[in-house]
Amino acid sequence: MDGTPTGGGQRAASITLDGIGKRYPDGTVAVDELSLDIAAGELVVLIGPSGCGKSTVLRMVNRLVEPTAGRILLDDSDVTRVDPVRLRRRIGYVIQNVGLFPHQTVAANVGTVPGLLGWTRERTRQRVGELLELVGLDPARYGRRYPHELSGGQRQRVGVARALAADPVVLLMDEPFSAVDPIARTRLQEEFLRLQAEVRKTIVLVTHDLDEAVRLGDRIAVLSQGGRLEQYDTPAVLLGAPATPFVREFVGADRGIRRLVVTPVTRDVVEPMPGTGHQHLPTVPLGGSAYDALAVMLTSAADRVAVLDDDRPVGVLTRAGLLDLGRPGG
Ligand SMILES: Nc1ncnc2c1ncn2[C@@H]1O[C@H](COP(=O)(O)OP(=O)(O)OP(=O)(O)O)[C@@H](O)[C@H]1O
Repeated sequence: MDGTPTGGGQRAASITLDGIGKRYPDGTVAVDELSLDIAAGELVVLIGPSGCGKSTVLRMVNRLVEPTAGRILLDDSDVTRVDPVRLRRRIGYVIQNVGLFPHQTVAANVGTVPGLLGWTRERTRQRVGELLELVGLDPARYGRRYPHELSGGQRQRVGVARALAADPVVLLMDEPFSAVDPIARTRLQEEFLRLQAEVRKTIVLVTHDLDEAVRLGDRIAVLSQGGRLEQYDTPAVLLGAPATPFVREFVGADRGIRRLVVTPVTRDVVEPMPGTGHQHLPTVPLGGSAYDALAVMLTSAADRVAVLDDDRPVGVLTRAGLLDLGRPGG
């Protein structure tokens, strides 16, 4: 959202976790010592078994939980030296079930932080309209509704709009899509990726869902108990080359299939077009995912598909070629 008149166009900030730890007063060590660099504009997913410290890490960034060790930097500034209330206005926070104010309209919910920041009514109104449109909700239709008059997926979108309202430099998301059904979830994830391409925030997202992590993450951090970092890599590397036995087990035996989701069909993997007989082959686009190509092969019971660049055939992808793409370490 660069330079929008109402948003202010703040750029995204990098996040540095430098040996952070959290020991709760009862002695529980939720996070022992974690270091992680997140580039400005990057979407990083934290994943790991229940209780490994994911939410604690997230909540240390906006100081809902105070770290007991280490430093957290947004760009170069140490978050522990900033007033927590002001800090939280620069950081969007989206949680499961959203936490919208039930007695306020959608527009009032989205305008909460701009209101706190003292924006004029007109600037807030304009901003709320832009944000609702950005998340795919018609402001005229939905702005005056109350949260209980929305579907779960719509509420989640309002939560995202609210988190983006003051143009934060960082967005923290704790299981943001887990309360909606799988079909709505997939659609929300796709929309969210389009939104992120537009706003390019630095996002840290916690999930239990490996497919969600693979679909959304630029990089994925796999944590084990005590916030121990097992691996921090792109989805393709994580699935193709798990760094530890823990990660191997965590990503599961079907990681080959999952890997196809993040493997594009490129010119390297297609074979030359046969002279004849390809006219009736099912087609897939160059650059599309290998997973989609597999789906096309399965639904059309074909052992090969033609690969098209725009409308021009560039070669064929065979079933054997596709299986090679999904092979771990391949
Ligand atoms: N306020 C607290 N006091 C004491 N221990 C806590 C507190 N909050 C969390 N913990 C403990 O810290 C550990 C990490 O919790 P956290 O919520 O960060 O894990 P998580 O990975 O997000 O879990 P889940 O996936 O189940 O949400 C757990 O053992 C939890 O019981």
